[in-house]
Amino acid sequence: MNDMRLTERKVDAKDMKIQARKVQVYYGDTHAIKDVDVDILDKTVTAFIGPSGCGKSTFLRTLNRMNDTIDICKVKGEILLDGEDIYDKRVDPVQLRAKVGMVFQKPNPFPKSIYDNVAYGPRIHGLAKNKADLDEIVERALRGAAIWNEVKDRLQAPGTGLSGGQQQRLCIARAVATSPEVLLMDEPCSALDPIATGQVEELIDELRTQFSVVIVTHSMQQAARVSQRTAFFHLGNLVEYGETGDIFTNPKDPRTEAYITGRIG
Ligand SMILES: Nc1ncnc2c1ncn2[C@@H]1O[C@H](COP(=O)(O)OP(=O)(O)OP(=O)(O)O)[C@@H](O)[C@H]1O
Repeated sequence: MNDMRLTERKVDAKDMKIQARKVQVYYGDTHAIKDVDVDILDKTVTAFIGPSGCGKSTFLRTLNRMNDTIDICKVKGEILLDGEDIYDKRVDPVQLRAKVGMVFQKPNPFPKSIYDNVAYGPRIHGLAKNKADLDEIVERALRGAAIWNEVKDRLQAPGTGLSGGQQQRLCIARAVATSPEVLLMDEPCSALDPIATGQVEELIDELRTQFSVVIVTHSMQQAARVSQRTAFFHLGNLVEYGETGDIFTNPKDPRTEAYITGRIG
């Protein structure tokens, strides 16, 4: 399983894409994620909500082994992507992150041209046969991230020269360019104004027709607008997980109810 891209892709809607079992995360002595089990569906937007410090970002980062980059962080339990354990020693984290892409809170384009920002992943993963092929991948990714029309005449201009909302869509294009199967988004709109936020939210809805999207958000309105499934975390525990409509209108756990009604958090 060295090259995870060789794995046949499953695309049936409502397929289980990621299964997490008894996941624990520690930062030194801090037990940040406690025994979390969750099934993430394909072609679905799943929102992680909960008060600050409850472990949303930590758990999100376990899904593409981004926590590997933090020395004191230890992950236990099992996370299966299409049934394969992503923490298996034979899995190459770089290949994994092409399959399970990530977009961060603050847009972080590379100090390169718009074109090179998007071409970077396909180049390092050898996804293009030649220049024409790479041009096509770049265009498709920029179109997929709903930013092509704004940048098509200045592909060689620096990505850092775009507006915040454009930079975030460029970062989404960069993630989409390697044809991910899951896209992780850690508060992707928190640095954006309401118009740019609306554009990214619309985009999320389009992206889920192709793959699974998992989004951490502080905004319950955003979770309600963009997601079909919601997971509520509290003090490192996954308290409640289900259809977004049910979580917001008929929460079963008093902690979920307290959070959504603004009494905690
Ligand atoms: N790199 C780190 N080193 C040590 N402890 C960390 C690290 N990152 C997170 N933590 C701790 O892990 C716990 C969960 O943090 P995390 O950032 O995952 O929560 P969160 O729900 O995403 O919070 P927020 O909504 O404020 O971003 C917190 O107690 C936090 O202090």
